[in-house]
Amino acid sequence: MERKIGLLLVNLGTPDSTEVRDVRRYLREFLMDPKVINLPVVFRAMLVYGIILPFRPKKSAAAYKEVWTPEGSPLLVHGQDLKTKLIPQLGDEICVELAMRYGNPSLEKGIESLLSQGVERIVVFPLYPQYAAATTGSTVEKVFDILAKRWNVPPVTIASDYFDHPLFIDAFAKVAKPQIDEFKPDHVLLSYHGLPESHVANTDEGPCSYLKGGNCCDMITAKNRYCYRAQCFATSRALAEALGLKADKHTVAFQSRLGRAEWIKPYTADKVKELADRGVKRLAVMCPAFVADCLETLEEIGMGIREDFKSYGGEDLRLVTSLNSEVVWVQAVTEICRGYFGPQSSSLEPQLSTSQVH
Ligand SMILES: C=CC1=C(C)c2cc3[nH]c(cc4nc(cc5[nH]c(cc1n2)c(C)c5CCC(=O)O)C(CCC(=O)O)=C4C)c(C)c3C=C
Ligand SMILES: [Fe+2]
Ligand SMILES: [Fe+2]
Repeated sequence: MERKIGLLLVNLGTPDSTEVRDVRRYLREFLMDPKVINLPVVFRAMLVYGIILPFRPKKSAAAYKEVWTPEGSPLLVHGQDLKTKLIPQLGDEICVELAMRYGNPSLEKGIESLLSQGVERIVVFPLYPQYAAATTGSTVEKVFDILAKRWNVPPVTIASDYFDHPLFIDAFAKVAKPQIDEFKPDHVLLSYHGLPESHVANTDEGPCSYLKGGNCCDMITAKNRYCYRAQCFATSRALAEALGLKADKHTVAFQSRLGRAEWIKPYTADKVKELADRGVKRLAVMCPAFVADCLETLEEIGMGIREDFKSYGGEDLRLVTSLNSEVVWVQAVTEICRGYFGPQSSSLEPQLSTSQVH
């Protein structure tokens, strides 16, 4: 009997088009998730429906138009390319699907497609290297919700947070190095998607001590296992080592703030100004929370922050493009996932007698 495993690649999601109504629908689903805006439902609804949705979709739709490709949203296109390139690498026994936590292609369809191909278990590969409740946590919750409703619930494995996995670090460094060498920056900024401080205050293990001036995020321990900020610093240390970036030649910061609440610091916008004021003329920006270029890298950093840096006296800012569907990343995903597949049919078959196979 052929024993197939399903590999489900999951990214955050993106609108179906740059039409304001499609952007609104996407933002509504995304921002009404209690793992994204962690307020009681009434307050969340007041914030989302009363303050964000009347204005944000128009602004975001204009930003999406700046980066949209003839094939669609960059986040989706890179995900589809990654899936296409993984299929021959993984072979016939692994069925691969791409799904989005919010919007399309939906998680429901991705899971349905894998099960209809006869997979006996599913490995979920979240396309977010660092753990956050708003990303990996929410994805896992939704996958379990969908599967739990079925009569036959297949085994599921989560290939969770690979923030310091040597294959992820090596792939990012290999993609970034030629771009950095060519640009010859004075300084490299590692800019991660931000998170409201309330999220790092809210982990089961207790609040991140950085909020009270502590050193939680300086190393990974059992106690801060799920601290997103600590994982971002760990990724940065590993990348700095792999790229040979000296301590005074790189900086870590957090971008993509939304609303008036405090988000984890330092903020990318502040650091870019500080670096320009310090005399940095050529700034390379890597975004290692994103394995695919998207609105937040191409528009926010490559356009908005680039213009800001120049207006502060900087000469040029280069967005270091992400892993997308680069060969080294396809190989890294293949190898990381193989660790979760376990023995496959070829090695399992001989252990089963005919009567056991049904
Ligand atoms: C409270 C709001 C948000 C939290 C928390 C948040 C966490 C978070 N997001 C990503 C990755 C991506 N976010 C993207 C877009 C995006 N993010 C937010 C808000 C929060 N994100 C919004 C409102 C948007 C939409 C665009 C906009 O209006 O600014 C994307 C890009 C999607 C695309 O289509 O290109 C990604 C990817 C991470 C990793 C993260 C937590 C660590
Ligand atoms: Fe986001
Ligand atoms: Fe922390």
